[in-house]
Amino acid sequence: MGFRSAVVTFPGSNCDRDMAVALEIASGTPALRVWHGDAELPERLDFIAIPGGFSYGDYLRSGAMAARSPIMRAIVEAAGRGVPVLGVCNGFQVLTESGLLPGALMRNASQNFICRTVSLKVENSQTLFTSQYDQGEEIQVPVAHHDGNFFADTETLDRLEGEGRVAFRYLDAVNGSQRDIAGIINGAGNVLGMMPHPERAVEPAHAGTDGRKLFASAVARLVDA
Ligand SMILES: NC(=O)CC[C@H](N)C(=O)O
Repeated sequence: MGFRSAVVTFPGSNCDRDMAVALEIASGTPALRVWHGDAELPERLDFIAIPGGFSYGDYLRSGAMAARSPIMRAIVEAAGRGVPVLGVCNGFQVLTESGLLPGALMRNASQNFICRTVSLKVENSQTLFTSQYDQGEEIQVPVAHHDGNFFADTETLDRLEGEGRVAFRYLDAVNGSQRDIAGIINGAGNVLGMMPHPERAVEPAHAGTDGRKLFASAVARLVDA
């Protein structure tokens, strides 16, 4: 049967194909493609990916309009049933805007678009998205965003830290994110949002392949289940 994953495309997505390629490399099965206007997801999905890009031109706020598209109703419902959902960059913004993850992604502290490879620390290797990494492992993954500055109130930040929900942290200052948070998971552990792009670090032609283990973790979980 294989690993049934789906990648969503919104008007303005630009990392959807890269995401589909990364999922196929990790699983050996082509990812299904889903359009923002679809009201329903394919059946029996093992994984849903919300890719990066500039959905709806980043108008209003990055991710705000995508969060209200028909497919997001189905994704919120699937997430509630425990289906793993990954949101990268604009996908992370969509996840906070849709309420699946807490906090907000504000304009970078520098006010500039940042496009470079950054060093991350794997803060929690016990999640379904990070199990193939070592705890505390340092990885190199590219970022490309203007709204990556993670904000949440102190109580929320303390809760995220206390519950092991900070999955990745920047090792150097990147965009002004509070506590250098680069990626977080939801309370149930099946939704991950992160600003860096693991799908841009999966092939030798990329700057590195440190993103591979993220997709491999999700696939391994299914095989082990
Ligand atoms: N690469 C991306 O997904 C960019 C996300 C969003 N458009 C931003 O610039 O913050």
